[in-house]
Amino acid sequence: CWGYGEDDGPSSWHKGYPIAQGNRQSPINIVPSETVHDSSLSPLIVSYEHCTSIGISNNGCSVAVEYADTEQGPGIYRGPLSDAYRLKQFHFHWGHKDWHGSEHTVDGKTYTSELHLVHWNASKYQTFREAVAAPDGLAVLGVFLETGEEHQSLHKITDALSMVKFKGSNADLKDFNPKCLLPKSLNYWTYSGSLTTPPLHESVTWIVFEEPIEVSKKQMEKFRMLLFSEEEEDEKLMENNFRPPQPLKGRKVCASYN
Ligand SMILES: NS(=O)(=O)c1ccc(NC(=O)NCCO)cc1
Ligand SMILES: [Zn+2]
Repeated sequence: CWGYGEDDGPSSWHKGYPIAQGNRQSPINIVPSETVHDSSLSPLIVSYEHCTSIGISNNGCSVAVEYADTEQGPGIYRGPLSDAYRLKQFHFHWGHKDWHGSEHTVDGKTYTSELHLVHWNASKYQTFREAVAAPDGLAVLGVFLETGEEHQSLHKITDALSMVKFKGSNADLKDFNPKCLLPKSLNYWTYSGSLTTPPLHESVTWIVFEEPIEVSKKQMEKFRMLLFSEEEEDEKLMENNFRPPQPLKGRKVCASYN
């Protein structure tokens, strides 16, 4: 199947998923000076109060924290969104070293890692599976991580990583409220894009925050001990699980006011 290696990596995904060469692929390089300041863009509302995190799992391409799918679940609305979107999971992308690892770039700058909070349009669709392929089906919040001070809440995630070292492993992670992983400023860029891994559906309204959060080098090292491989397989370190920026193909990127 697909991966991030020499033979199965992003440059060969188009063979199994022709949409890889589509007109609204993600990630992209964001050029702030070329963004459109859309004054009609209202602040994004993030309401993560009722947060029933179910657990943390290694799905073989990243580490993800899953949320229960309930009516009053955590979600986001307003901003560029016309409907309410419900949080399904969040996961990360990172590199072999601190100088790279993010998927989106800003004026060509790469960050150490990128957190994706994946939401689906529960106002319009019955299930995530239905929404994942619909043009207005998903909304993903992107948060850049850069190395600096230790993040006071990320330890709840990094402390659990040793329990999900292998592909297919999962562990309990109760009541983790991801609001603590958002930057102080909710200034964002937004554009129409896609999943950044196969099946690469063009179903995502991307909302990428300008301000990165700080995590320590030690916290990043814990991500790099995860494995792409299963328990009995040859060990393959989980790192460089990011897709490089894709052609903008005439899309405009809007900037919010906050
Ligand atoms: N990296 S990303 O664009 O945020 C992303 C989010 C969800 C998926 N896929 C997903 O959640 N699939 C679950 C079953 O279809 C793939 C990539
Ligand atoms: Zn992602």
